Amino acid sequence: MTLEEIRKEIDRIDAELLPLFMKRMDCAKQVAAVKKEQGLPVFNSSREQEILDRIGSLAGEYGGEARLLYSSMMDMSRALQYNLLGGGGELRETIRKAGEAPEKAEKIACLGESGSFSNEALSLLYPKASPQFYQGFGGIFAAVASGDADLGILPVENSSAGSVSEVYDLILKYRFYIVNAATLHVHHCLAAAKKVDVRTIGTVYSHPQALSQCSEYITKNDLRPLPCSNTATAAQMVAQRQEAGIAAICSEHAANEYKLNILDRDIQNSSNNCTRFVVISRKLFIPDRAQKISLCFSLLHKTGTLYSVLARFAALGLNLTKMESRPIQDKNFEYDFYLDFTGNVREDATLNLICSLHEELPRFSFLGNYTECE
Ligand SMILES: C=C(O[C@@H]1C=C(C(=O)O)C=C[C@H]1O)C(=O)O
Repeated sequence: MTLEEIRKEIDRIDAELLPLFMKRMDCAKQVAAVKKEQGLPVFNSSREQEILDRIGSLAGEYGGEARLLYSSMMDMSRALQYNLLGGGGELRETIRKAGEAPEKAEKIACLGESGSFSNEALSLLYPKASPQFYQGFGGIFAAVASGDADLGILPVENSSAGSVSEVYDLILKYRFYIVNAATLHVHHCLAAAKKVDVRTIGTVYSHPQALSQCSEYITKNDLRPLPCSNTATAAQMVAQRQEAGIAAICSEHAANEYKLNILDRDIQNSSNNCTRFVVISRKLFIPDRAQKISLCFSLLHKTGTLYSVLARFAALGLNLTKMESRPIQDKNFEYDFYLDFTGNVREDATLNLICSLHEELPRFSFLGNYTECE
């Protein structure tokens, strides 16, 4: 057969497949009506498994491809049913009832001391709020949990040093809502108590993330990096100790705050050094113009499960902007996935997708839908 003849054959086959696909979707609609009447859930995992196993063995050498094709068709069949039935009732209600923003967020938990990068990000998002400082990420989550703070601000990711794993672990543990986010350009400087030559400095103190973001400068100048709970605390300590040979890596703002001398500026590895911060809350708030969705879930150990979840977002044109997998405590090599997508849950199709995932996936949490200040 010539290429043209084979392609004609493919067109004929597609024309035969399409009405069958449409008939299958019509059946899914009828199933939805029965489920509504009988109060049954949309997702029936054992029925889907039975279909996939049967198709997989009938398809012979194309077993894998056929399973994938049928798995996608069943995703679409379920999506259609969720659109007709609603589903995810409780979550739907929580999202529907969410306010736009906290009326007053006076108490905001923040890492470090005055002058920390978290403090800068907080001032950008809530210029009127006064921060409550904590020395560790755990303290910020605990303050939000106990109600000592209304909100908490946390660095989640840096453009050169990568994700702050400890924060992702805490996000997955506490599962508070994410209600706001901002990206801050981070410029580090080397600051000491006296105006000395950089060559006289032997030890630098800073947060491990900042030390990692300035690793090239540290190596080039043969400095000994020592970790501190945050950059502003490092600046404060260097100011208090007034010792020769020590310096802090911190923001210019923190150096000024603690009256340190700036020995060098912009010492980070990358000139485009950005850190992304998120704001956590016990209560869900969704601004009208929200454009980022965060969620987390785990997956059954089966072929194509992550692919199938991601494909459903792609089908709605929602772009994946971040994915993180973290080990689940006490379970060997099982993972929670954390995902950020573009989108707004007040759009019906997006809400239906979130609600369907809520019903289908183990350990699923909708974490929020918020704006991102860049
Ligand atoms: C159509 C049904 O609903 C869902 C979709 C399925 C399918 O498309 O074949 C199978 C099981 C359910 O998860 C059903 O329950 O039969």
